[in-house]
Amino acid sequence: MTVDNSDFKPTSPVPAPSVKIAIFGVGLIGGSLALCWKGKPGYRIVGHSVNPSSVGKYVSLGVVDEGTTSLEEAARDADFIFLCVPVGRLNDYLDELAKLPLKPGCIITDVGSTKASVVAHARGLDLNGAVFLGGHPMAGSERSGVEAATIDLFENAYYVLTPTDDTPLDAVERMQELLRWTRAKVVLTDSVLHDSIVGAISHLPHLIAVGLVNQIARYNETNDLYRSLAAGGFRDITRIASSDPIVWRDILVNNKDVLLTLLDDWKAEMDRFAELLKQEDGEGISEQFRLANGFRNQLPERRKGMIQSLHECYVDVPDHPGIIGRIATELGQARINLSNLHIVESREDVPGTLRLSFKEADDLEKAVELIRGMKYEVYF
Ligand SMILES: NC(=O)c1ccc[n+]([C@@H]2O[C@H](COP(=O)([O-])OP(=O)(O)OC[C@H]3O[C@@H](n4cnc5c(N)ncnc54)[C@H](O)[C@@H]3O)[C@@H](O)[C@H]2O)c1
Ligand SMILES: O=C(O)C(=O)C[C@]1(C(=O)O)C=C[C@@H](O)C=C1
Repeated sequence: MTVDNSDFKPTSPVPAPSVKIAIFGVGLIGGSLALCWKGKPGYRIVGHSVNPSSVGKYVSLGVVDEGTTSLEEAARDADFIFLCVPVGRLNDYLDELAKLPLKPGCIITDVGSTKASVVAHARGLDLNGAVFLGGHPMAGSERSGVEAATIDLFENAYYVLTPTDDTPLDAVERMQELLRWTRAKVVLTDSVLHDSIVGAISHLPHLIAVGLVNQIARYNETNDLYRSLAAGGFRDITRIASSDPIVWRDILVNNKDVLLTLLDDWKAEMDRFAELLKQEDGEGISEQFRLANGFRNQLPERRKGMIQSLHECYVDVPDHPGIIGRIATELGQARINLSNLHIVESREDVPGTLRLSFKEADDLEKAVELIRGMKYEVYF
């Protein structure tokens, strides 16, 4: 389920809502998010770091409006709190925030590359009227630190949100509204499902890249030609081996169970190749390439206007927590491809309406049947 913000153009002049956004850890991701709101009318961005010199850098680079080393000062009266520190620190930050008098309705979110543990931890905390909503932008780089931050990092990328049954619809809606400035496509999914999918398409590739580089580096100890001759192929598949060691240590350890299974599958995949080679099975090897070409060449490109939603329906949903997540999960489990989701209306006294868009008529038909089976009103 996605909300496509690629065509978002803020209307001008924007009324000054005076929204305070606190960002803990203004590195690649925190800094790139900060740049999306920095200087927009009505937004005040406060960057936090435990390190005074980092705070000075955030401000002098113009990435945030203000900086502080005080967690309390950063969080005070914040409308949104973004935790952009390594995954291994997220729960500690939540514990600290739970001790503070936060603004009622404040949304605390994170950008961690794993979601299940932080979502479960937040669920067990009393956040004093604040709401936690897990998040993960599916964009990044092998670079790190605030110097690597860019305003267009998230443009046309997917931005995952992981609401639970307890998450108020209003919080999801407010977050989606704020994320429009990133021009990312918001997609809602379950945190455990997130970790198993992102483990496969992001964490496993990082492990493979690092393993491959280290294997070749060992060969290179006896002959420096390995390094000299490394061309496009080696560089393309290993760019991400230059990623930050601490950020990735935390991600991989956190998603250990998923990765151990994926590594078993990877080893089996390589064993199948070894067998094809032993048998000199050229046709079998070509077939593997044909299969891979088919999937690889169909990966969606990250450019404007790629997602065209042609088939749409509307679903009336009462405004209570968890409904979007439930519908998303059901559609996902039924393998129905949703290309866009938009919340048309959602107030306490008015039932919410979701607009769901699909690229395929067949997906629309299946979705209507499924959602009607869930006892929601669906119309066109
Ligand atoms: N790098 C990516 O491609 C990418 C993409 C999406 C999400 N993420 C997630 O974003 C988060 C931040 O990653 P990043 O790539 O921006 O890293 P980064 O190194 O660029 O930024 C990390 C920030 O956290 C701070 N920090 C580092 N260690 C800390 C500690 N022990 N305690 C408190 N603060 C600490 C740093 O000072 C920095 O401001 C991570 O949770 C990561 O999983 C990364
Ligand atoms: O482009 C890269 O360098 C990335 O590693 C980005 C990437 C990815 O694996 O695709 C890395 C970690 C994330 O949490 C999300 C995106």
